[in-house]
Amino acid sequence: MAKKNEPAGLTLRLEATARLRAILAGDQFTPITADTLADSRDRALANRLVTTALRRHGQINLMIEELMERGLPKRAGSFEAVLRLSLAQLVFLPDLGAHSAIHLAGECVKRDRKAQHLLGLMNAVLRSAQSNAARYAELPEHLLLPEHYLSRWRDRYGEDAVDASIAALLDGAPLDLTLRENDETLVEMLAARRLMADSVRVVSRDRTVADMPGYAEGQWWVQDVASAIPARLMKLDAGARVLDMCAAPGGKTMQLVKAGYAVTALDNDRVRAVRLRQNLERAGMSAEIIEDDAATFAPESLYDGVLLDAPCSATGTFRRHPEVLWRVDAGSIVRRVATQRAMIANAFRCLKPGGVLIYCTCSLEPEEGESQRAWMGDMFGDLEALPILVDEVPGLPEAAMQDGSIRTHAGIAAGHFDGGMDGFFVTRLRRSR
Ligand SMILES: C[S@@+](CC[C@H](N)C(=O)[O-])C[C@H]1O[C@@H](n2cnc3c(N)ncnc32)[C@H](O)[C@@H]1O
Repeated sequence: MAKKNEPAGLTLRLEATARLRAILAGDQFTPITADTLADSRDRALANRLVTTALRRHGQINLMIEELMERGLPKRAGSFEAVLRLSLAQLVFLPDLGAHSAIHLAGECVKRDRKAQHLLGLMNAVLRSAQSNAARYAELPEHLLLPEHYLSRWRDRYGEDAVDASIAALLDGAPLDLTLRENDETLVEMLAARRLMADSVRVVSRDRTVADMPGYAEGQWWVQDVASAIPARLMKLDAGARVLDMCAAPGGKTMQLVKAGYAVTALDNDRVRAVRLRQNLERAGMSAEIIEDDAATFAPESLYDGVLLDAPCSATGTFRRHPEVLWRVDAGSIVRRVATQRAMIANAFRCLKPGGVLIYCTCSLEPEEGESQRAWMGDMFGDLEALPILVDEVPGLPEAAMQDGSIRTHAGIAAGHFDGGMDGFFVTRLRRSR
């Protein structure tokens, strides 16, 4: 609710500012929910502002460079977040009105003790942006991807894939669900259509996820169609013991339980492990949950299968989390690769001879996918490839690679499923002795 005498639209802008500021400081994007902004129209607008600022981050960077010769002021509280939201509105959301962008930016800045001395600067920068808005609206789209991703994705996946990635970034991700049971009536009630196996895509939505039919009863969970591929490839007998090594929030754990395995779900993040437990409870499913480090966990007895959905740069999720594009530097990829290798080595230690390992990452970076597969081949003499067959990923023949792994990216996603899918790498191996 707006406070008395407060300008209309200020509350939602202050919330949007707080959210964007936290993301710029390192938080993951999550939409503003009804707990924060009860009014659904305010909430939709606040989320529209934040997502536009995140998707257009690269173009807004160029505007800031041009408009502020001396760069962004240091230790200036919410100044940068207010500026980015206001530029997003002025240039890319003209239906919301330029006047409100400039006026409410000033009101936000006035309420922040660390930024209020910069009110004049904010006004001047936004007025200048307003007079350049038509030109800024036509800035080249390649600015939407950082230069290093642009060139490496172009080299790796081709020009069409880069174009498709940019389009996917601007469009955002549709809502995909994995069904607990095959229930045609539920699919109709959800206004969803089938994609692959038990993955469906919600075609039109007029309410929040928690208010959709079947959510409270745990009849489905949110999971991108690409993210749902790895767990399906385990293909063990019902009752097999399976370790889900980096399990939270549990999308793949629930798939493994659904497949009839006795599942141990491991994660080292307490808060995320709580979410995993809640998600399992909602679905009426049970698994053993262990909080431990995937690189060192030593089980009492070995597993028939291990699924390792390793922590990664998450660049494959850029449609939902545009911030990942601007966060990962080369150094952090090197660190992640080392962490992933420690986890892979332990995954092999946790497997029985004859056991199956599925390794996957929601990354578009070959260092975290294809190169890790090659490294496994060099490092471990006791593994054999279990190639993923084209039939195991129906409708996605281009995703199947020569070495039996699967690679999805925006380039091949564009022609499928009308709305694309996350970027993923998946490989499957067996411990031979
Ligand atoms: C890509 S997410 C997993 C998503 C999950 N598999 C799903 O489908 O819902 C990676 C997970 O790895 C966990 N993680 C990161 N480092 C870890 C470690 N050293 N040991 C165990 N889990 C770890 C994170 O907490 C995070 O939940």
